[in-house]
Amino acid sequence: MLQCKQIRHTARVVQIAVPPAGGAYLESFLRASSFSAEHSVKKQVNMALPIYSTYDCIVLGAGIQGSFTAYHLAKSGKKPLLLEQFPLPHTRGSSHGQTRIIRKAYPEDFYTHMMEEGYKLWEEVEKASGTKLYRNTELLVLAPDGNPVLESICKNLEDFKIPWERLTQETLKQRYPGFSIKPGEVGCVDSSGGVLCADKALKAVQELFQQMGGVIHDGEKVQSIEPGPVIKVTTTKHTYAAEKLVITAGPWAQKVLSPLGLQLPLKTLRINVCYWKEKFPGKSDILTNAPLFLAGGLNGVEHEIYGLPSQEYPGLIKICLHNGNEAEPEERDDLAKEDKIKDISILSSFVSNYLPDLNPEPAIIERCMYTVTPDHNYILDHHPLHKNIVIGAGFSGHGFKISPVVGKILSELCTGAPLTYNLKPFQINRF
Ligand SMILES: Cc1cc2nc3c(=O)[nH]c(=O)nc-3n(C[C@H](O)[C@H](O)[C@H](O)COP(=O)(O)OP(=O)(O)OC[C@H]3O[C@@H](n4cnc5c(N)ncnc54)[C@H](O)[C@@H]3O)c2cc1C
Ligand SMILES: O=C(O)[C@@H]1CCCCN1
Repeated sequence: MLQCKQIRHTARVVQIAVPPAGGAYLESFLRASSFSAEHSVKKQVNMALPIYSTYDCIVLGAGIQGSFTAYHLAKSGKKPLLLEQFPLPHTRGSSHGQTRIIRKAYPEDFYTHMMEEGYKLWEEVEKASGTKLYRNTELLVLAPDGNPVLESICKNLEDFKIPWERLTQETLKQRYPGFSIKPGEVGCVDSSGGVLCADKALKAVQELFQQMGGVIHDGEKVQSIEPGPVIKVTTTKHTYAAEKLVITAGPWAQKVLSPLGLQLPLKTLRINVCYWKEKFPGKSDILTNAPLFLAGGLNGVEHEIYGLPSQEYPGLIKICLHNGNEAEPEERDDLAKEDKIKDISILSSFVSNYLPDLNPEPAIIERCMYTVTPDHNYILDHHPLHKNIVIGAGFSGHGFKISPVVGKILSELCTGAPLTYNLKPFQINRF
């Protein structure tokens, strides 16, 4: 028979459920927690084992999605526990690095709609943390004239009354002379586009969450989840209990979900993040005039390519393929693995062709992981069998900018609060 005890420790209530048998586990827990009630508790429970610390809700994974979920849960008065397998900060998942694109230019109207609140929430985090996280640079979307994706983006910007501009080939050439635009290629400029300071953002959200009373345990890998009205989560260090669990495990999502009987059509891709240097340093103005851009369907370029103005490495511009080769996160840096998509040579030929003032060999290559769904839309839903488990997954290489809204949605799904958004595009039953 389990007994249930409550010990008041500063402002937090910790519940421990204990079987009558004795053990050393309780003793070390009591020592580590330095409870003032230590002695009497020891006597009452007679050195019992094991102990489950109980939280309102547990969030598994402290990337940007889990961190924003925990932030919104804390804002709504809950006391969540955020669990992370690696010591923070870390570079093994999808949320590390200094920069991410933020934009309202999307071909799907639901993302443009979410970004209206997204910008407000980023501003809220900037103000509360006193950290500048957003740099407004404008975003150039480059495509062949009449490209359906480009046309949907222009329509959304117009419908949502977001200041934007259509650029002809001539205007493009005047405004961005370092960009070798080809005949028939046009552009659209999203005035809201810019760069988010990703690492700083993650740190700021995690700090704000803790200031609101939230708890982060890093360096603790979740090893098993026992579903039920009270979910038991066992990590490499401890066992926790909560009525609700949110799983935001990034590229590890499928590994965490399989033992819970759920197979999702997720692919994990390793992405080469490439930085490019001026061919003759100081001889061109490419470092100052290359825009933040997204390019799709260009002459002889099969893939979408994007670029960010110089920021993290002075003198270097980040230009990457919006695609990569399948790999587990643990084999991300296995250089012996052969790549089917020759991403670096595709990028080299794009750079030679479109940005001739840059050296067509990357100066620095870093790695990051995408977790993609077949339609590239996110998964934001309850577990189909265990309704008190909520899943945020498959952010498909475009989840950072919307993470403040994703966190709000996941926290609404977790607490049962009225939903702010129509979640049909994100439901699991679409697969
Ligand atoms: C190169 C690159 C460029 C990108 N560019 C953009 C961009 O310009 N704009 C944009 O909006 N988005 C962009 N994205 C996408 C965006 O960064 C991701 O969508 C987002 O970071 C996903 O966050 P996440 O929290 O889901 O995943 P992650 O950051 O991977 O977080 C998941 C966390 O769960 C933890 N975890 C997993 N399993 C366990 C376990 N068993 N126990 C405990 N912890 C566990 C992991 O360690 C990890 O910290 C880009 C991504 C990459 C890789
Ligand atoms: O989310 C974004 O805006 C970008 C688009 C290009 C690929 C990387 N992510």
